[in-house]
Amino acid sequence: MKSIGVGLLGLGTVGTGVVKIIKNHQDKLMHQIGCPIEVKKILVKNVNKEREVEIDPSILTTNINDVIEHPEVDVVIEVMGGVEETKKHLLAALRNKKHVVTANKDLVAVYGSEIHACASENRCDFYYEASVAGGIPILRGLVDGLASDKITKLMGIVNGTTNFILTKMSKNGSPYEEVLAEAQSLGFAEADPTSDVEGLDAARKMAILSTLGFSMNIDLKDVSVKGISQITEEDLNYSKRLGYTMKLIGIAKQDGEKVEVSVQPTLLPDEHPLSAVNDEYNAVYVYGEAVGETMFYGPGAGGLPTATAIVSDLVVVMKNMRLGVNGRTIVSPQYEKSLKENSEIFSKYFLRIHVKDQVGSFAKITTIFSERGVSFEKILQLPLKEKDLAEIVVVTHTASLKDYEEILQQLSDSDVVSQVKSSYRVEGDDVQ
Ligand SMILES: NC(=O)C1=CN([C@@H]2O[C@H](COP(=O)(O)OP(=O)(O)OC[C@H]3O[C@@H](n4cnc5c(N)ncnc54)[C@H](OP(=O)(O)O)[C@@H]3O)[C@@H](O)[C@H]2O)C=CC1
Ligand SMILES: N[C@@H](CC=O)C(=O)O
Repeated sequence: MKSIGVGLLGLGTVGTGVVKIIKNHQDKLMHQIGCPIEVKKILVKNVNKEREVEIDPSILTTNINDVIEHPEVDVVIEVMGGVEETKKHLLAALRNKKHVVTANKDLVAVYGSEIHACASENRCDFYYEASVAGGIPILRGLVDGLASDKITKLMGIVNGTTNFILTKMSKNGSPYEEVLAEAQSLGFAEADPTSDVEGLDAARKMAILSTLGFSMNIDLKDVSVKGISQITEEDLNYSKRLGYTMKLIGIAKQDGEKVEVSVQPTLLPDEHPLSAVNDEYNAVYVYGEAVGETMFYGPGAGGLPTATAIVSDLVVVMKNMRLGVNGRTIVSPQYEKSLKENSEIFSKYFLRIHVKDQVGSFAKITTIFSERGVSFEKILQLPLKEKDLAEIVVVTHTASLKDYEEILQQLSDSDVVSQVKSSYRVEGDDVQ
């Protein structure tokens, strides 16, 4: 029986998982597709490196053409990372009539439509389920499962590394640097973890999710991004004291024709289901006009969970091959993109403000908010060790981003404010 040939680009955390799943689930896979799967060639940087899976050393190569021009490779699985060079390799593979499966959100968020077009021209498949939320089948859930609905909001935790860090910092009081190193050693973090901690990885995933969810081309530059590297122990303690859990949350909302997409540290009420999503787990709420609220939950990073999504894409490619229907994977954006202005984006906010401990300070602060019609939902006033300063911690009622940014500016300019120590979005006590 002829086997299906796979060429792998990369044999790190995820590539190793792919090899393991193909080997360990061969029976189930055979049953699904009717023939065996064989890994024919694997591109790596260093062929002499010790590997976590048993592999015939002769299939390792450092020459990309050994994989993408291999006559017995039907499907190229890209799990090496990188953008420009990797894009060239994948376009070359597609032109050689190899189907492509990837976990590379950096690439898909920027060049997804170009690669789709090339795949379609060459009647090849291009799938990337693993690029968003690791082992959770969220893209297929959106594109197929909710195909009949109009998606109005996507909200969730889409980065495993930062969720792991925030969980360990707030539950165990572990220092940021230590838990980041742990996330790296567990294989959750990107090669350069700056993309995780500064929110870029999550932004790429939100660009992919909202492009598919709203059927419009959402570019990475349309996503407003703030990461977790500035979050302090005090921020986490105050959040807890006020009944909130801090998470890095991606939100994409569509109101009428207009959309907003952002990733930022966000305070959620402790009882909100996303507050209970811990460690490297991810969860995404999808709101549809007809279906209402759905939630997708599971491991968002790690070798085997991510490899599950990849090998499931591989199964779809092979089923398409059997039916002779490859190359239909273009999800062409249907609608023109129209982004909201800051005056159309609404949220509640948490702020820690250090003020001069003198008569009239508090009144001046409240005036800055009230002049823009923004009132407080919660407030704490505490003395600080520095005798002449006090700390005010507030959670506002809903305000527009425009008003909020003006308030921040006015607070910074105020003669009674020593420093705005931190400021975060608050979400989740309303639906939609
Ligand atoms: N780790 C995770 O949890 C997840 C990762 N992803 C994505 O999957 C991809 C892979 O991630 P991960 O497995 O963690 O990465 P690793 O760093 O663990 O592995 C990368 C692999 O690619 C090989 N490689 C890298 N650059 C080159 C190059 N220029 N030429 C040849 N080989 C190269 C490396 O070779 P060598 O072994 O010789 O060094 C290594 O085998 C990335 O796009 C990542 O964003 C997506 C979801 C989850
Ligand atoms: N670095 C990413 C890996 C999966 O996409 C994450 O932590 O989520």
